[in-house]
Amino acid sequence: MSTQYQPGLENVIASETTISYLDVENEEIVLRGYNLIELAKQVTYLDIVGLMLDGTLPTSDQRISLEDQLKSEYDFPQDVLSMLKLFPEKANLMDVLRTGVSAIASYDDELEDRSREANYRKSIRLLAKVPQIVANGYRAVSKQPFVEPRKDLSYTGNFLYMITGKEPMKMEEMVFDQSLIAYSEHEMPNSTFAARVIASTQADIYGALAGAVASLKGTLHGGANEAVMKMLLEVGSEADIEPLLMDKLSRKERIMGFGHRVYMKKVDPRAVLMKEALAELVKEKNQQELLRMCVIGEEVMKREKGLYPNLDYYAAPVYHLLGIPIELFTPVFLAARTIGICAHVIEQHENNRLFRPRVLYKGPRNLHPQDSSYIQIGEGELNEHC
Ligand SMILES: CC(=O)SCCNC(=O)CCNC(=O)[C@H](O)C(C)(C)COP(=O)(O)OP(=O)(O)OC[C@H]1O[C@@H](n2cnc3c(N)ncnc32)[C@H](O)[C@@H]1OP(=O)(O)O
Ligand SMILES: O=C([O-])CC(=O)C(=O)O
Repeated sequence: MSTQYQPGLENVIASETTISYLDVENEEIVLRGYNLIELAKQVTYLDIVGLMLDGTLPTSDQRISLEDQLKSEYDFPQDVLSMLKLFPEKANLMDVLRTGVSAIASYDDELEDRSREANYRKSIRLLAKVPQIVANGYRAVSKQPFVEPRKDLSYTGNFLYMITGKEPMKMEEMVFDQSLIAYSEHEMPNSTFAARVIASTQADIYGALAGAVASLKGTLHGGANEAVMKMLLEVGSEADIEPLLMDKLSRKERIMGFGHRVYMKKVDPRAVLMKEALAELVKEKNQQELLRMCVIGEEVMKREKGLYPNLDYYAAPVYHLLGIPIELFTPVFLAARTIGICAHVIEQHENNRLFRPRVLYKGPRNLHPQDSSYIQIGEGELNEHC
């Protein structure tokens, strides 16, 4: 048995995969052989769904058929919608989403079928329903009326419409679509690893996704995009970002939206993509100061820490300008990542070996209850053993 221990499993190979790979040296995110950034500039999120599920980019007929399949699964269990209304107003929307994903599992007749074909169909159902949990979960918690999905809009257009309640402009839809591609898949982040670990027990795809939602909520992962926007709003103006960052750094605070386990001190190519999208959006919305503020922040972090922005840093202001409420930024990330996670669960089920690592034990040995006159039942709390 190897006793080599890597804290945080840094650089440990956890799986073989044909789905994606971060080629940091060449600054490329490889998605089934394609460059993710090139894809984001040339195809749509639906094409990525096809690519992830089938291994090849869909033809235009296949894309139409995929969109039809997705729309035919828009029906949503009314009881689950009613259940979403039970959450208090202060509920975190990632908790609502996690519960919604678990709840819809029971309505899937193929829940316990682990075949590739059934997993494919369940992935389509999840892709059809997760955006609805995101949008209507928000509406339930903020006591607004539910909104029905619209089949006359594109998959992406409908998702944005269900969030904002307004039919998006073409350019807004395109930017949102690009952001969904940027978030769609990223090799083996914590959430995908969590999903694969869960799937490796032969647990179902809904359970694996629910586990990924729980993982993604954390601010060291998906939750960073919400934290970034709160920081940018706290700053308010261009002149104030440098003092705020310097103050946070002097207090050894982590700055959300910077740094990355794999890219480390290199640029996240998706951040560059979203920075370009932000540049388009600020022109359209006459909000140029927001971009200037972000650029100053980027320069300060490079100068002070040698750190580069990750995707969340530029996706956050993009979502803000698209009219998405901050508390939905991480749920939207998860909705976009659903396809990546489904592809990983399918791959895990098809070629499975149970994840079961070992530990490097650092605790005591050879203790015996009879040698001690006390049993510790909680921190700082001792009870006489009689
Ligand atoms: C889409 C995504 O999920 S991308 C990730 C989103 N998360 C964030 O943006 C949160 C902010 N970033 C971070 O906390 C980190 O960069 C992580 C968690 C993403 C990666 O962290 P790790 O690979 O574990 O690196 P680790 O935490 O060991 O940091 C290494 C060093 O860089 C520093 N560092 C890393 N990120 C930051 C940051 N954002 N702000 C300030 N310092 C940072 C650490 O303090 C540490 O410094 P030290 O060696 O002097 O103590
Ligand atoms: O890869 C990671 O660790 C986190 C990340 O950027 C993502 O999930 O998109």
